[in-house]
Amino acid sequence: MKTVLVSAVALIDVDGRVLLGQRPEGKSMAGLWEFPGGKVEEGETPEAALIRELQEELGIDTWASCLAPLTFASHSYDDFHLLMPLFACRKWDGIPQSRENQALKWVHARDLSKYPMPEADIPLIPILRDWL
Ligand SMILES: Nc1nc2c([nH]c(=O)n2[C@@H]2O[C@H](COP(=O)(O)OP(=O)(O)OP(=O)(O)O)[C@@H](O)[C@H]2O)c(=O)[nH]1
Ligand SMILES: [Mg+2]
Repeated sequence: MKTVLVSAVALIDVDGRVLLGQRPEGKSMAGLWEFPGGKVEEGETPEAALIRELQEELGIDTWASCLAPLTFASHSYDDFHLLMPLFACRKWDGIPQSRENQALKWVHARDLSKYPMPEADIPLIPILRDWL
């Protein structure tokens, strides 16, 4: 099975809330809430992939020095194995806006489990909650 490297980030605001995006209709896993991010392209570092994805998906800018490694997901879906580093980030330029039709929500740590997420993300939630 193919291992797919996806880079994701917990953007954390001044109130300690985390930004989730809802996968739009028509995409795989539509309706589920996920961390911003996406597939790491050939020759790209996970940090560079995130900086690119944050610009594409949310229209914000951040820097590799502002991306702190937090944890990772390693999960087998039916058709691929997902390896997904999760970074934490508290500093960026701009205001996150939906650029790819995704609903966005700032969520308090205690409320994270109320949002249905992809299977791979489930073990990340208590880690993130304890860390926040
Ligand atoms: N960005 C992101 N992707 C996640 C998370 N959890 C998770 O299983 N994934 C999966 O990682 C894969 C890559 O994400 P992506 O953002 O590049 O996907 P995409 O929209 O291009 O995907 P698609 O073309 O497969 O629908 C998707 O299959 C997505 O469902 C998460 O928290 N954040
Ligand atoms: Mg994406």
